[in-house]
Amino acid sequence: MDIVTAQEMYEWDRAALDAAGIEGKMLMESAGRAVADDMVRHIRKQDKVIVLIGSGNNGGDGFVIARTLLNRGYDIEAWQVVPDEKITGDARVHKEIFMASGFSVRPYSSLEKLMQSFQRADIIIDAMLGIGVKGRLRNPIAEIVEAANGLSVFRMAVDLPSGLPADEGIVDFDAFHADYTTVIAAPKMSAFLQHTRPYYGDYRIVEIGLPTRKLPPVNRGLWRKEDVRRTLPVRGKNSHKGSHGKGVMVGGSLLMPGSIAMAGRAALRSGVGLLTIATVERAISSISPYLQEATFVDMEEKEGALTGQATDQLSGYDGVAIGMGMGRTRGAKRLLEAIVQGVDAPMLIDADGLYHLKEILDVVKERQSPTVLTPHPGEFAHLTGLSIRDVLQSPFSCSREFAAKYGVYLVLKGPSTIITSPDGKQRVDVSGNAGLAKGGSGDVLSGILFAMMLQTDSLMDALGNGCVIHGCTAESLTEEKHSKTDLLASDVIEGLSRTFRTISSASR
Ligand SMILES: NC(=O)C1=CN([C@@H]2O[C@H](COP(=O)(O)OP(=O)(O)OC[C@H]3O[C@@H](n4cnc5c(N)ncnc54)[C@H](O)[C@@H]3O)[C@@H](O)[C@H]2O)[C@@H](O)CC1
Ligand SMILES: [K+]
Repeated sequence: MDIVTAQEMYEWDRAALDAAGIEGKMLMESAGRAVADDMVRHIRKQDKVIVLIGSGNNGGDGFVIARTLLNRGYDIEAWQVVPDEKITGDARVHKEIFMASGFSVRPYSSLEKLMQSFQRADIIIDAMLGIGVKGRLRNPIAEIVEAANGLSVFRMAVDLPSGLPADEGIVDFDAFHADYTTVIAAPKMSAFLQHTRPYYGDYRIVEIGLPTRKLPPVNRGLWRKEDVRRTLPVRGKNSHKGSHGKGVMVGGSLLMPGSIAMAGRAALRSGVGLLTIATVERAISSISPYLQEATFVDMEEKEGALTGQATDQLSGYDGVAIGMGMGRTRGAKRLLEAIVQGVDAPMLIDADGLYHLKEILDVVKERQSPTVLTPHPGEFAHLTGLSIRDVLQSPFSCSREFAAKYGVYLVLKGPSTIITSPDGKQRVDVSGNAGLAKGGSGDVLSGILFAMMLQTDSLMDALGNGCVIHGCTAESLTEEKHSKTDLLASDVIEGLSRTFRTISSASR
């Protein structure tokens, strides 16, 4: 499922006409009907529904929606919130069809008049502005939105809430606060940003008849459970432990043995063939009871933390994961640099590894094997020198720029996790819930991602799958036996069994 910017959506619109001859008014009819079909799931026959109609094509959709619902006997009041001369093009065609069908529209004259209708309404449908919004809302839409947001009605938006930008990077806006949005054709970027996501409420995407084979490709898409089912490698009958990757994890310290233990256990539960933990000797006895299936390499230490530059013990592996619990000492940084430079294998770098990485990004750039970085926004801000605010406002472009500059795969974690390849492809995972907002979750995710990396040739599939498996496990645990409050990262590790069982049984 592609995720689009406003411009990409307009390009699709154009392709529908140019490549397939689908005229705008046809597309509007099918969009409006698809939205109405979706919205009726929330509307009862006795509900009083107000449809607010604006000047552009979003308003045009509004005429189709209002007509469709009126034809089906729903109690609909259509309000046109802009002067008649502003209704042009395809929207004008649909206004005429609406009127010729025997329905009438109320012209907006003052907020007081509209408020009288609002007071009696159960549901407000916002078809005032869509992806064509520019700048802050102007009156009368600004005052209508403000009034509607203050009512205790059910608010539904067509395509996206009026006033909300479709793209990233815009923070200066007011917008309709929807409880539910029916998104047309493809989710817009703003459905995945921290500052704009809440305005959508729940949302669903409806298909409107765009010619999918003729649309210009978009390099950005949602990665969901069905994608995992499609791409998760099947364990062959004749496979042996070597077929599933031989990985080494470097990290842990005397006082921080937990993170690498959790990452290691998550990797084992995610099917890695052979796992070695490279850590300080004195931490091994506390980690090993938790990881009976792993082997251990004791590394040079200084005051309980990893140090040195030895990389010879780390050769011969199919992949390296580094950083979990390794600490922020100078010795750890030296070791990281030596490994990043000297070990030629796919590498995942997380946690303290990311902290140290800032000063050696040029070394990362020179690596021949793929490098995967898994920062949360704070770590990413540290790595890039941007503010967390900038990262959150424009995560898609910040990620893309960074991944291209340093030739890395980037997993920018959050409620919407954005995975970016060095060549700019992006996948978004929205699985998971607030139960994961705890220490240890990142370690578990790293372990899963590492195991996935070792079991497929497609790194983007591996990273998408790892994120979705992690998030879906948390979701099913909080549906069944945990709350978001008590869920621990270690519960997620044990919950992986069920996720793998259900995902693989559904794929056969
Ligand atoms: N494939 C597509 O692109 C399709 C688009 N459709 C609909 O068309 C919408 C896009 O249509 P448009 O490009 O006409 O754009 P909009 O319908 O979003 O609105 C453009 C209008 O809003 C006014 N406006 C812009 N910024 C404003 C502000 N800050 N305050 C007040 N008024 C403002 C402009 O004067 C213009 O008349 C989509 O969101 C969707 O609902 C559908 O009809 C079907 C297919
Ligand atoms: K809208």
